[in-house]
Amino acid sequence: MELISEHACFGGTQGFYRHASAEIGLPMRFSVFQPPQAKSAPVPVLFYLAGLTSTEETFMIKAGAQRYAAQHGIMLVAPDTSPRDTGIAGADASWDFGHGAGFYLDATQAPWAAHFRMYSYILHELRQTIVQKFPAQAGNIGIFGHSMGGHGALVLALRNPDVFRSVSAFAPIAAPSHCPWGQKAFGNYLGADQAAWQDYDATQLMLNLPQPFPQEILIDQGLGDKFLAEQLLPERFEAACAQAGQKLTLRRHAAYDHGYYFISTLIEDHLAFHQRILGTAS
Ligand SMILES: N[C@@H](CCC(=O)N[C@@H](CSC=O)C(=O)NCC(=O)O)C(=O)O
Repeated sequence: MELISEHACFGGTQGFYRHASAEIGLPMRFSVFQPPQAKSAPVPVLFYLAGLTSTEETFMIKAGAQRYAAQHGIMLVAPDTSPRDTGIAGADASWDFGHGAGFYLDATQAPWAAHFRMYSYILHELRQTIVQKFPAQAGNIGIFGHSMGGHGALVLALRNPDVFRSVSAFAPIAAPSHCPWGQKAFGNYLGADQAAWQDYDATQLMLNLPQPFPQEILIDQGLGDKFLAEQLLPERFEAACAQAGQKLTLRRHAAYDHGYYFISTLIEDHLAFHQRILGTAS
């Protein structure tokens, strides 16, 4: 693991890293905020998955999360949003697919399947790296994210409730099988057979869960978000939660758009939400 840069921040340390990923088959970058409490004992960990066009830097620079993570003693981890420099033809052709748009799944279709394995990368390799190389509480991990990453957080948590104890999202792409971004990504990464999409669609997963996620789920959505009606579809996830008996708090906020001004307005709430769960013994 190579340290790219390190910065003192709210009494802790903001770091940016690169490592050779066996899962992805290429170098991957990620960022970690270590709160001051991590200097004396292992701390809970909160993964953040960013949205389309973002990198491992976006959240750490724009969300203002470190102030609250330092107060609560929570480590923040943000991976990049896809493999980079894959050499795959078309991977840079559009901003909503390919590089910067890995959708946190394991692709099954050529040519994407060789490198686009963000689901396994985060669940296994990056999590192990964090637990082994940082003062992290291995059994006390939460996850949240924004848009494509809010959806990725929901999928990772719903499929792995034994790994992720808490989950929340800002403006997630809540039902990707039913929106253009999701259909483009799933069709190319997973193939035309929509049966293969079910395990990566949070709304469908919710309907198929043997039992609800053990904790309440928090989602915040701006009503001035230009992507809301066509791409995000939170009402579908809300209906699925109601049908499945899943406790969900979905808050709709007048005027807020899809960007980081919205996220930075509500980031304090999300850190407090995760602290309430991660602050109790598992
Ligand atoms: N280029 C696009 C806008 C792309 C965009 O809004 N990306 C969002 C995530 S969208 C869903 O995953 C984002 O978080 N961008 C990073 C940022 O710093 O804001 C367009 O032309 O509309």
